[in-house]
Amino acid sequence: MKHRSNRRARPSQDKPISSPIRTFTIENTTHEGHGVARENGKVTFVEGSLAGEQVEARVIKEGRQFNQAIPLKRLQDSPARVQPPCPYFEQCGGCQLQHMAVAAQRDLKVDWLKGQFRKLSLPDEMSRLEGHDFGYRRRARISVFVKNGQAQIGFRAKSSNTIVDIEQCQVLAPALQTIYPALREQLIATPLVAKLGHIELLHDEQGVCVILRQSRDVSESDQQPLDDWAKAQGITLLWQVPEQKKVAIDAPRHYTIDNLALNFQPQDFIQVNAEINQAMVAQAMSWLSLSAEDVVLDLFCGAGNFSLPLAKRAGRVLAVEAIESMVEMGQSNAAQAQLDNLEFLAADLTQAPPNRLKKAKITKALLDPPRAGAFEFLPTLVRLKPQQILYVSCNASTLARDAEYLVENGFRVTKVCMMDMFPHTSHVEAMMLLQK
Ligand SMILES: C[S@@+](CC[C@H](N)C(=O)[O-])C[C@H]1O[C@@H](n2cnc3c(N)ncnc32)[C@H](O)[C@@H]1O
Ligand code: SF4
Repeated sequence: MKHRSNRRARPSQDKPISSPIRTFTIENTTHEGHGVARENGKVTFVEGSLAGEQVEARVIKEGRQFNQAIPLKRLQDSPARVQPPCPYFEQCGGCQLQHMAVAAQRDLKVDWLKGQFRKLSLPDEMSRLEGHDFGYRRRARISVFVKNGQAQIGFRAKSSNTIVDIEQCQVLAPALQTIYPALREQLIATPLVAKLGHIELLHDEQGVCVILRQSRDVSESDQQPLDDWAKAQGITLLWQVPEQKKVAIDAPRHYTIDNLALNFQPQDFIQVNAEINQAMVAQAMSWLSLSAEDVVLDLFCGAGNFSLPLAKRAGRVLAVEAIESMVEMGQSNAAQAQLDNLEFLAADLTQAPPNRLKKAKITKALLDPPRAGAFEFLPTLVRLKPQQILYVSCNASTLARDAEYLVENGFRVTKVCMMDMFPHTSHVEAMMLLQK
């Protein structure tokens, strides 16, 4: 899974040591699900421990600023502790928080976001978007590794680059949970598994699509049995050859958003959690309270996930995206929805903006940048003088930085929402509304 950050806080200048067992009282939980204990002002991170717990642990690394310890015995459990539902949780790097009740995970995410936004003046309430905590992933990337003829198919391990062999994954969408074990069995039974780098799984309104990423060429005759199997299962199987950057299919995939069909190529960005995506787009539309008077800029627009719903409500929408093929897909999505007030523009928003963008007359803006945020574009955005900016973020630290800049330039934060797009993981998404 792509978005994972390091799971464990790592002291700088780590010094591996062997220390005696000590008792720690855990004061806080990091958003990655580790305990924070303090002794004489120095922090020790205790792996997998939760606030309120008492644990016997051994310090395994000492750093100048903090230590790292592994728990050996829990003397007292946190009320938030639960038995992790997935049997792979201890090893698999895909999830970090399954040892916490999901309600406690969400409280932790809200508190963590508040910490990230501590330099901003926030409204009293931080709202939340929450959905099903399992079966939510409509897309996943699964690694394949073959050693001494033994195939390992699964996700990267928590503390190393090795692959944890996984027979089932409960965060996958139900249709993917059905197909994955059967696919895995087929792959393990064939020598071509040694020529695969990874598998991509996708579930949308056309059903299941599987992309097999080849690390070496596979002959068509070797592909045939798997093609036949996929056909019998009613799934789309695509082969991505080693030199191919992305597969492209004639009839694109699609999902529905705001009662509109959104087409996309199978490896283009789509929001992973379909349920939260629906709620997120609906909330964005409601927060922006659009009318026919509005001219909206939709930055980092992809194939139009927000742009089409915006164009249904606003007078005009200008949607901007770096990847040309996604811009073309956005245009064709707008044409299919008969939205002639929606224009797509190809531009790299980290570079000097084109005149069309610099001179746009807008009333509102929506941004949904990648993890790096949108800092380079902010001076232009401020000059365009939108009354409202709605920022959707997958990285709270770049959102905090960008919002601080906007606040310094005349905006104030009026709404904030924690969106639990990836339950059981440390990943937190946020939506923020800024008002001129
Ligand atoms: C988080 S996705 C959001 C896409 C879309 N808003 C959605 O909800 O599906 C970020 C989008 O920004 C695009 N992008 C990344 N870097 C960019 C840049 N420098 N300039 C413009 N677009 C960029 C990506 O291709 C991707 O489509
Ligand atoms: S639910 Fe899936 S991603 Fe999460 S720990 Fe289990 S196997 Fe890994």
